[in-house]
Amino acid sequence: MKTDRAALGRALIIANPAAHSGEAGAAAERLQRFLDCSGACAAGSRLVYTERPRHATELARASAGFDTVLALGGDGVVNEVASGLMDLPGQGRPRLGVVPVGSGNDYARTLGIPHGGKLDAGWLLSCTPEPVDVGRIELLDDGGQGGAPRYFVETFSVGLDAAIALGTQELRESTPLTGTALYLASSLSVFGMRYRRYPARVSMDGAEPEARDLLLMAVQLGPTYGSGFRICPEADPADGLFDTCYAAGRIPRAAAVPVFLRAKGGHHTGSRLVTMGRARRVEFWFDGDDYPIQADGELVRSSHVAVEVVPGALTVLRPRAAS
Ligand SMILES: Nc1ncnc2c1ncn2[C@@H]1O[C@H](COP(=O)(O)OP(=O)(O)OP(=O)(O)O)[C@@H](O)[C@H]1O
Repeated sequence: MKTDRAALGRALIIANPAAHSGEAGAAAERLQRFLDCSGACAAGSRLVYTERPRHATELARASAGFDTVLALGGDGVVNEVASGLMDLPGQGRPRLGVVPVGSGNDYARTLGIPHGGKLDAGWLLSCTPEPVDVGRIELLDDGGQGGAPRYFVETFSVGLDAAIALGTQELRESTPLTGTALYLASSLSVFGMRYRRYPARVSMDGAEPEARDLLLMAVQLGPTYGSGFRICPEADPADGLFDTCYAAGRIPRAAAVPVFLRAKGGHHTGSRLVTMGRARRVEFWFDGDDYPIQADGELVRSSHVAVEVVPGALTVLRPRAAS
């Protein structure tokens, strides 16, 4: 179904002014002017800025009555907005529109939305609402997890790759790097100084847990993480399944690095060092409670965690050509 020009209805823009090194604030004002001038929102738009981490979740949780919530920023604010929308009843839950002005923009990639750090919202004038799956995160230990993400829309991973994603947060503050360059710089640091294995037990879809000496394991709704690494190139955000990829065992760094680099183009899947899979639920027991774990680029702390697909839980706006 193609939307008409006014089909965003009553729209709430939730913008993270801190995203993309502070450039997202000005982009949000441009977006609102664009929506008002183009008549994309039949019943007008409202712009609110996040004031702190997790604030976007609170704002989205209070968005009942809006037809569309536009998340402007990076994958972090998209995660927070999606989480807030998931707290609303399914009936009448506003649709999610992603306006990428971040560093990684992996969810925009998955949805086929133009991205690259600069605002490009023309696609909102002719977009299609489509149901997509959401990943629910269940923290099964009692570690006081107040601020951890409870949902993800693109990626959940543990091990070296999560250390890389989380390492970008520090590098953003200390360097001008963005996008792929940012993730490669973080990769160099992790492969150079923090190369190690993360012993765990993993159960897929309720099967007997298997001991795995993980280097990394990714559980994906969409194909990419880390600003375009195609870790699960076949992942479809609307098929009701996670795609998974893991590498485990004594793999020398010299063998792991080329495989990791091949993942940029999704060419690692034939390597004997990686195992691809699909599941609706994955449960992890970790040997430590300090493993690097990320959900859409945000830190999760847990030693026992399960992720489960919630099929078709959100309606997202996609550019017409991408669907
Ligand atoms: N007003 C704010 N001030 C500081 N940090 C904020 C604010 N609002 C949100 N945040 C936090 O900023 C972090 C990064 O946000 P976001 O992901 O939107 O941008 P990005 O890091 O530039 O992009 P990407 O995740 O795609 O690399 C998130 O952890 C979010 O909680």
